[in-house]
Amino acid sequence: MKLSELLKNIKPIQIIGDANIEIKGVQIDSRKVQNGFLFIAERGTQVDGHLFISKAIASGATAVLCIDLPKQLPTGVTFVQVADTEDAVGKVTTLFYGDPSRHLTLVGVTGTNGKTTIATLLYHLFRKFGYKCGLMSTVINYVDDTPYPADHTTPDPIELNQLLAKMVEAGCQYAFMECSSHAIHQKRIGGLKFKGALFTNLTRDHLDYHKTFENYRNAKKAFFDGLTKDAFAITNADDKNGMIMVQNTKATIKTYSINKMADFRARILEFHFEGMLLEINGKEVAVQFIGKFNVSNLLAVYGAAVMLGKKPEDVLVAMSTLHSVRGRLEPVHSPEGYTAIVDYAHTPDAIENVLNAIHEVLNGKGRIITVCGAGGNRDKGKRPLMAQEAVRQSDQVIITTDNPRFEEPQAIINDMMVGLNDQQKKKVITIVDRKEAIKAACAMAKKGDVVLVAGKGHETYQDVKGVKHHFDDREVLRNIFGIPNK
Ligand SMILES: CC(=O)N[C@H]1[C@@H](OP(=O)(O)OP(=O)(O)OC[C@H]2O[C@@H](n3ccc(=O)[nH]c3=O)[C@H](O)[C@@H]2O)O[C@H](CO)[C@@H](O)[C@@H]1O[C@H](C)C(=O)N[C@@H](C)C(=O)N[C@H](CCC(=O)O)C(=O)O
Ligand SMILES: Nc1ncnc2c1ncn2[C@@H]1O[C@H](COP(=O)(O)OP(=O)(O)OP(=O)(O)O)[C@@H](O)[C@H]1O
Ligand SMILES: N[C@H](CCC[C@H](N)C(=O)O)C(=O)O
Ligand SMILES: [Mg+2]
Repeated sequence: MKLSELLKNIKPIQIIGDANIEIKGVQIDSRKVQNGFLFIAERGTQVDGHLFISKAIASGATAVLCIDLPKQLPTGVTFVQVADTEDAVGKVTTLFYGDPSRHLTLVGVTGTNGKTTIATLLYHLFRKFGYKCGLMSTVINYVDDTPYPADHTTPDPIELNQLLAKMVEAGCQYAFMECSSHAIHQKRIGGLKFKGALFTNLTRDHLDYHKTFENYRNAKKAFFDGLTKDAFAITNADDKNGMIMVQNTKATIKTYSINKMADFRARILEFHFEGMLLEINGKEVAVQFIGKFNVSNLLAVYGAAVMLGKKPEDVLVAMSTLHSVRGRLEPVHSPEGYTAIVDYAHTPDAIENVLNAIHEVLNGKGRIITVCGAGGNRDKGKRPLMAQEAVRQSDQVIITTDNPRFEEPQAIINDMMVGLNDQQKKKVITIVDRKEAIKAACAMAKKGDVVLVAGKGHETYQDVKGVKHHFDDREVLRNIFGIPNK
């Protein structure tokens, strides 16, 4: 594709060299540049991509898009100077990949918790309706039924557009994706056309990156600000930031709620460990999920499906056949008659919600033993709050390790313990080794109890100093219970 065509949605300050050259690939990472590529220099959080311009050229880049021009401009390379490469990267990359989001119906989900659940359920729902679909999620990406591993909640702009292009090529009509606050802030989703955007909720997370809650909220809001008039925005009226999200959007606004008047409303009629009986917009439906927060997630799914033109009755029938997403309130039953639940709760709010969900079902019968830790090199402020939440709603807590990354596991545990007074500490023991912690929790559990193993969900690793060692909470539990691994 010609360089000039790739630039049609941006306004360069200047172009030095031939804009009619043929571009064979686009890269933001000099290490992946090949002959005939356009290299885009991004100012990252760790290093400045401008430092790698000469490397990219040595690897064959014939065009460079950057903010600052190098002092010496090598001949035979076209330089495109822009005010902001982050703003340009998505807009340029998506054109290189054939503008895939305009050839399918793309729906994005943002918010602190619930993104993976909602995006995954929409993918399964629309497959049940007989469509080919794509999914981009924290757990896994799918192009129709072909899985592609996911490193991020939202891939970088290159991988993201590559995946979307593959979806178009495979004949997918719908794509559902998670939009993390990092991705929105870094404009990884720049240039994409969304038919719909969903908001789940906003509670504290990632303040290491965004610094203030307001910045974090504004990053999420930017997603809705960028929607076009023909799109829909579905927001959670039960969340105090729900209406703020859609304050400045041009899209058609719809709301969902368990408590208030809204376009999509639910009442909980019954709940058991196997599922709940709900009333959604006046119609009864039995679902295979537990937890009030999953009612919100299902309402978002229902609302999106209806806004995408599906008949409400058909959506409810299909919804009743959906089941829990990997590592999200996933039960593993012990032969002794207690239940272990693996859940990805890794924020104070998610821990609160998941424990609420378990209490709703236990209804005062049976104790809760919680195993949890906090990730290294992530928001430190959430650590004491996570411990407090776990202690408040559990009978016993075992604080352990969860991806220490480049921090000392014991230091992270200490940060969590700071949140507790002497009385609360009586309920807590700390065991650095996560497998031992899970074993200890199981040894304490009796028939009717619940062991909640929180924080890692679907993850199959323990990230220690940049090395991912195999570790799977579900596998550890099945081994303890002597039941075969799936
Ligand atoms: C903090 C953060 O979000 N960083 C992301 C960001 O990288 P960065 O801007 O820090 O990159 P950098 O390392 O400073 O490098 C700057 C530029 O120089 C380039 N470079 C670098 C080295 C070199 O030799 N040559 C070269 O060209 C890099 O490719 C990059 O373009 O942009 C990259 C490309 O999109 C991401 O891969 C990277 O994710 C890192 C690995 C990460 O851990 N991100 C996490 C925090 C994240 O994004 N998480 C959210 C989910 C969170 C949630 O919702 O729970 C996600 O979407 O997954
Ligand atoms: N609507 C919700 N409200 C509050 N908590 C939720 C909700 N949905 C799920 N959770 C809790 O949050 C955890 C993470 O859920 P999920 O993976 O769907 O969220 P996510 O937004 O994709 O998270 P991430 O930012 O890590 O990608 C779940 O394991 C559950 O404990
Ligand atoms: N997407 C989140 C996941 C956290 C999961 C938890 N297991 C941890 O490692 O902190 C993050 O990268 O912050
Ligand atoms: Mg996710």
